[in-house]
Amino acid sequence: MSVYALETEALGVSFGRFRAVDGVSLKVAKGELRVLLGANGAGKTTLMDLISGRTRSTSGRVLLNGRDVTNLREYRIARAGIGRKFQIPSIFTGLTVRQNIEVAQSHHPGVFSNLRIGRSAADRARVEEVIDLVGLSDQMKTEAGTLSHGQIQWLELGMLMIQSPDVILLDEPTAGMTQAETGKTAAIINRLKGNQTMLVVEHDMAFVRDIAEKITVLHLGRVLAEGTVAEIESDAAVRAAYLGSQEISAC
Ligand SMILES: Nc1ncnc2c1ncn2[C@@H]1O[C@H](COP(=O)(O)OP(=O)(O)OP(=O)(O)O)[C@@H](O)[C@H]1O
Repeated sequence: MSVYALETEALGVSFGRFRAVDGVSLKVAKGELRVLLGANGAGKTTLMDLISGRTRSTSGRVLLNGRDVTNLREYRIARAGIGRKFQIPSIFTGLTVRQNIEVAQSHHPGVFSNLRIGRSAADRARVEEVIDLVGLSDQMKTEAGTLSHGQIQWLELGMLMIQSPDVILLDEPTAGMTQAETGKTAAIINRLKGNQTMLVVEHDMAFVRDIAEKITVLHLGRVLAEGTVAEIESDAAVRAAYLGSQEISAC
């Protein structure tokens, strides 16, 4: 089996004549947290779309634990083990935090049958473990519709985690969060590091510094640089690409 949870090989897509992602090769090790950085329009979201099957690639391959999942249907890629969290929440507002996690855990179709079926002690323990991981133990019985923006994002992360995906894709996990919520999100991600492979798109450099091990910088659809936070921040090509932008220099 591959030592890499996620690999892209010369992955690309063209929209008409425009090459939004142009031959991107990434190797993300099992348990690694990889941050994707890049200016607006660099191709970060499109790359996530290609990996998760939302957009069909026109060249290259995507490998999950060495298995080719290129251009499978989105639900099949999710089922294979690539979980994605979007910015728009998809929680059940009338259910409690715990019930939301239980619904996500169950493989049985239908919300209400999910709540009625018996759960093993191991399943219940895993629900509590995940709720603890995302920092919502005190809100276990809280109706999800009354949670704050940050808490909703953590609940959604928990709903992904309970399905034990091999790889989690997070698109700007701190968008719209307060500073305190951003700090807590960094703590959650740091707790997952090492056990959970993650690919995270993020603009907030202070947050990136808090969580990043290795960063891949995209520019005009290509990999411009790869390295640690310190390496990336001192990279002349990255600085040149960001010139005039606040993203790296200001943080
Ligand atoms: N379906 C599409 N059709 C045509 N062009 C597209 C399509 N999707 C994305 N693009 C273009 O591809 C380029 C990359 O967009 P993408 O959203 O991936 O960038 P990004 O790095 O995620 O930027 P941001 O940080 O602003 O989200 C942009 O120029 C965008 O307009």
